[in-house]
Amino acid sequence: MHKGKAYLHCLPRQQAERIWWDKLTAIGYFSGLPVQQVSAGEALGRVTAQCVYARQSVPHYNSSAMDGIAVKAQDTFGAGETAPRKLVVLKSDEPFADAGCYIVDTGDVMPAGTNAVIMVEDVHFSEGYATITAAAAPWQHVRVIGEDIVTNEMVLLEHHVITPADIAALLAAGLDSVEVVAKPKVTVIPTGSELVATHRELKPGTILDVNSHMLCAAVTTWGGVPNRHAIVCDDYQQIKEAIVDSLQVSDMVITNAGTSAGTEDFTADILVELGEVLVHGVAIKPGKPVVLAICQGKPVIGLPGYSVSAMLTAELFVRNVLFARQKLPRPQVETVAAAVSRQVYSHIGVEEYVRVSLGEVQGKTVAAPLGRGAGLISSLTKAQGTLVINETKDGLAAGTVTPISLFGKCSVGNNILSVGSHDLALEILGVFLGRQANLALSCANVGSMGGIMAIRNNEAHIAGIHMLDEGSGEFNVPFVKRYLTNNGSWCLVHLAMRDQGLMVLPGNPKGIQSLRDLVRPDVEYVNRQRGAGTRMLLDYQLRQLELEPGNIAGYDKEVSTHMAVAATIAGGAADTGMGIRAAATALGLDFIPVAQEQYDLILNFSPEDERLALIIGILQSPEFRQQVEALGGYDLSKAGERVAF
Ligand SMILES: Nc1nc2c(c(=O)[nH]1)N[C@H]1C(S)=C(S)[C@@H](COP(=O)(O)OP(=O)(O)OC[C@H]3O[C@@H](n4cnc5c(N)ncnc54)[C@H](O)[C@@H]3O)O[C@H]1N2
Ligand code: MOO
Repeated sequence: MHKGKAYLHCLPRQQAERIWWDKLTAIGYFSGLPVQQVSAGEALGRVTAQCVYARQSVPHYNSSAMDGIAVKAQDTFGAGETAPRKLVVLKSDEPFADAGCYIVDTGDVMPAGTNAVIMVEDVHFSEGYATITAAAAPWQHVRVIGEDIVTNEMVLLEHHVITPADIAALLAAGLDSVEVVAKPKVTVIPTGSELVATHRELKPGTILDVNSHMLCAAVTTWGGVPNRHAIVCDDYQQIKEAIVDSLQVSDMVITNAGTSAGTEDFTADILVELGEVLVHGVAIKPGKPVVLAICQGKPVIGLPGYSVSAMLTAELFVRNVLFARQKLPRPQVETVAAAVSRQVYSHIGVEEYVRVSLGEVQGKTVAAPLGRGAGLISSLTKAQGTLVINETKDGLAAGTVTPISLFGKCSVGNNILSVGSHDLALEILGVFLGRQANLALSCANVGSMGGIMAIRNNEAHIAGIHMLDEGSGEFNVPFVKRYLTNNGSWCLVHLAMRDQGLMVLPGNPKGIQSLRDLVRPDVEYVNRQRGAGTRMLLDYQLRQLELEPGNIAGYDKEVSTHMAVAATIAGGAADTGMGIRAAATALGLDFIPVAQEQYDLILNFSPEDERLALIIGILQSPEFRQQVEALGGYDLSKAGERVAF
């Protein structure tokens, strides 16, 4: 079958782009563009279809450029400090006579017979005379016809992006409307029998169609006019009809999902039937199964179903096509060089796009990689940029300095990077930082130990940690002493005592009472990743109770946040897992307390850094304490106290 064959041969991204671009150019997609007349006042950002010429001169009459008197310059010749000249002040309706003058304001028509203006400050008026003490040069302080723009002069070049000042020039030059390149009409067709349009229809197995909204918004951002088609189920004939209908009314058609190898993935086959498939499969991750085709002389793009894949492939294969179709210049993507905060693996032969959070830590720009799943919309919303691992590499070692393409304007200096154990209190801290100092907090959740390592390598500003030292029974301090040298650039500050316990479904259907129930054969556990404080606490408690981790079903099933544990239980994929009460409360789960633990923050700022005092001030403020304690299971009575250094 066509699809299988083409799909096995993923093209390198550059080659796919070249094929795509060359074909679109060859079919004339970027020339002889449709045009449209728009009123000048509404032409901002539009692109002129052709050169625009003035219908009238600006100004269209000779006018006074100053408040003063209009004179005939020749009458003033010879005037000076020692030879003042008296001119008769004429009424506006009187005809000009030699040695006369008229009082004029800025913008007034120059009265017949006059050819210069003397500013009022240089004139002495008395008894119907204006006395001057300097000669006026012909045409001084007069705006002559066409001084700015002359009839038939070119006002704007073709394919020029219209600015606010251009609108003034158009109107002044007598052009009430202007011919611009039409915005491309783009139909976005969401496909998939599992898709629903509203939350009401959500149930296990149905997915809310978010991508068509996202893609339409992207089309708008890129200057196109989107048209969102209704959801089409996975039916060859129905998808084909939707594409054929959309081609009638659009300059470009985007289908979403159904691009890969599943039994109901029809996009590529339909496009082979309707036109020419140029590319099916590009060696990029995410976004591999993208389909690029030409049908009826128009581009049809099959974007993969996962949101991140869809967005990335739209940026690669839709955005610049839309810009070129409007003669809009490609926006420059800004880049910064940053050190990756941890090792990132990738596959040789595949170009990988990794979303990152950025921050400036102790003078170094750091990129913290976010989750890489193709379905993780939050990795797009939380990221400030993307790093690309090219196809010749199998990854980037921690600390490698690499270019990061920024999403729009991003002030890296305003970002605070928190890398460590996740806690909902950190999100609240982020809100306070935003309100009080316009700072943004980005959290990468890698567990307590990962946080300590990030501080050690100067790759984070904040690390939340909660690690119990088995020997001393003390939290956190032994670990920072063991792994960090105290060079005065960081300190350990207390955030909260918090309840850790077992989360279970409402009503506790499995009757779980304590950690002893975890070794029951009918109980499935979900664990936190190695190095997470919660996992250490569990292991400590298990040893106290002489319980074997190997006897716990699901001990090896790992997720990386409290909320992910809660979500796993709420979704029925596990019966219980350890985490904080706030996560259980957030998802309506029951909570069986097991222990209280100390959650502290390592703050990696030099002592004079204002952000250090700001954060400690927030932690100590009653507003912050109240808001966190309201989550349930927190005691913040000592928040903001220094624990060590
Ligand atoms: N056996 C293989 N399976 C998959 C492969 C492969 O090579 N072999 N490729 C994977 C890759 S990579 C991607 S990317 C996806 C792309 O899949 P499709 O384009 O066929 O899309 P679906 O499978 O229909 O959907 C994927 C996923 O996205 C959700 N989705 C779809 N549309 C929307 C929407 N409008 N809004 C929100 N979410 C949407 C859909 O429900 C699925 O969960 O295939 C892999 N599989
Ligand atoms: O290439 Mo797919 O887009 O990673 O999931």
